[in-house]
Amino acid sequence: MASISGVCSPSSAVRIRRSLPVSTSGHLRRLRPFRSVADLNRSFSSTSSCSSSSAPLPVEKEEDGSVEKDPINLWNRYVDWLYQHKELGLLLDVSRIGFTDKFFDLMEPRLQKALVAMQDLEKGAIANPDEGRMVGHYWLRKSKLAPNSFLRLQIDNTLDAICKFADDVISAKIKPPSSPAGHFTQVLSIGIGGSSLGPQFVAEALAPDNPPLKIRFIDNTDPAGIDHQIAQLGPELASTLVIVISKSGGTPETRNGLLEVQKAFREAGLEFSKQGVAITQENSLLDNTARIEGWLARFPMFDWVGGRTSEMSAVGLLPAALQGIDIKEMLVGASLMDEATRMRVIKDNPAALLALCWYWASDGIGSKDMVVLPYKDSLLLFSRYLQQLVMESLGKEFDLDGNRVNQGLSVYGNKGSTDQHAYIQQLREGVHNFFVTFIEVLRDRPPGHDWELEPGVTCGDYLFGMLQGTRSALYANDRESITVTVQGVTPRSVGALIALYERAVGIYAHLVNINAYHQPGVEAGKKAAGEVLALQKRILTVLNEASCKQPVEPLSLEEIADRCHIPEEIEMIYKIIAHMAANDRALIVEGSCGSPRSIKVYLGECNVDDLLA
Ligand SMILES: O=P(O)(O)OC[C@H]1O[C@](O)(CO)[C@@H](O)[C@@H]1O
Repeated sequence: MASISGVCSPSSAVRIRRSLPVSTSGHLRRLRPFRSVADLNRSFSSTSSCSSSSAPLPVEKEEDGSVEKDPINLWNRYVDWLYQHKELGLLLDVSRIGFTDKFFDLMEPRLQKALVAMQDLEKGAIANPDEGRMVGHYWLRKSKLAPNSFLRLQIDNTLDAICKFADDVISAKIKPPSSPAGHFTQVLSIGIGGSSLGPQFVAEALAPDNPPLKIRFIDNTDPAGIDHQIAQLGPELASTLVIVISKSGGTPETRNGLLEVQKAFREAGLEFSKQGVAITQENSLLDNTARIEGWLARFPMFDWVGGRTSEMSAVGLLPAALQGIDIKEMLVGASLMDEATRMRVIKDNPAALLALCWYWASDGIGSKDMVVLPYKDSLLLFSRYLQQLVMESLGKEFDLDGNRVNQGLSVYGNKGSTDQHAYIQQLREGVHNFFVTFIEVLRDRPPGHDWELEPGVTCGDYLFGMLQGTRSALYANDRESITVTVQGVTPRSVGALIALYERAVGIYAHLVNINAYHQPGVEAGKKAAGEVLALQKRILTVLNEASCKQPVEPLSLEEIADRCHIPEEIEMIYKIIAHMAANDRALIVEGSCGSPRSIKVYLGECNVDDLLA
């Protein structure tokens, strides 16, 4: 196999372009845009003098076959680039990402600028210009970094209050009023997005087999899903601590979950306020509701912490503490990683290395997806957690200068080796639109429990073999990968992983010049959903009028649209009617949903009060 010596290795100062522009099928291979070094430097210096260097650097590489293959060169590259955090026991291997020395040299000044910007952010600069907010999740794990004493006090007091409350609940000093158990046995967490994904990931990763309180999640406005959670609790609803988490305090899905759970409490004859806890911003709708109704406790969510970076705030720490997870260790892990990711020497900064790799692998424009494959069941939800952290942060239409850039980096994955029996086939041989991040956990199971299921081989050896085999097999087919290795899945390593990716996202956002801390695109969907519900109310009024007539007047979709004065909304009207009919809230007397023009509909029950109102 041809050895390509363009990748960064001690022996590879000069890039040799592979002379295989013609594929075996005889078609010309597409080469990625290549410019001379002078061109690249010109392009860089023309942008680097601006406060925000936005133009993506052209990434010089060939479509296929550009990665180092010689085993000794690869080993040198591995050793040369291996990052180690001794105290955390964390390794980062970027050797299977094929960035070149030249690329590194071009990126370094940009990375340095990004690190300065991250430093400013940590000092309290307005890093979210649209919303005029500071971005302070780094202060949560080291309050003395916060820019003023008021914030420091807020952070420390909240942490103390979380620890005390969790201790009191676990020791039954705080108990449910009418449970035969005499203490809380379950947590039901209601929240969505950043107000749920972190707690779910951490619960799956770290909760002990027999936690003091078990946790369940309602993270959607799916009535059947909510019913399922409540049904699973059964009589234990009486000993369930309900934590409602919403930074804004007004997210509809979370509000609906709360209303559904409150209804279940009423029906079970239980007093919700004695078992309800709110985590939200001061004076939000949720905060005011909890205060007025006298809920058991309220914990603050800070304006300067974004939802997707809130795992180390009350959002993540309270549920974790209630499950007996050592939250101080999580904070230590994150804080140690924060220190490491402030390093100015790029090779010594794992977050900068990740950002560099992402940029190389996805051409700085998200041209390839990031497949996250932890080889450990307990890390199953890491990719789901990262999906929001990365995609809500980086997936932006405009850059900070207002240019349309449609940036992003897609993330998916579950776990190995399970995924080897699902989609790895395509990764190895199919469309080449991804790079992989393997998460390797060295400790297979707690000491003293291992055994050999065949001579010399344990179950964990298989998992290890599967990871190494997949990494090699993918690389042999020019599929690049990063490997993050931790000793075990512990509160410290999980805290460190979260902090590592938070910082990598921040640095990468600077490299591509976007605001990582807002989410304007989500607002559009929320607004449109509100409009659908408003339309449904109008339809109901029209249908109600017709249904109260004697005799009842069934209406066609066109008639409804006319009476609502919105003929252009006929398709949405049809969908609303079909949904209502499927739920027995509208009766279709003629035609069927499969042939929309034939439908005549009315309401089974007319509400005269509505008409008089
Ligand atoms: O915590 P909140 O305000 O309920 O928001 C939940 C989620 O909704 C979003 O605002 C938009 O999806 C996320 O950024 C956030 O994590």
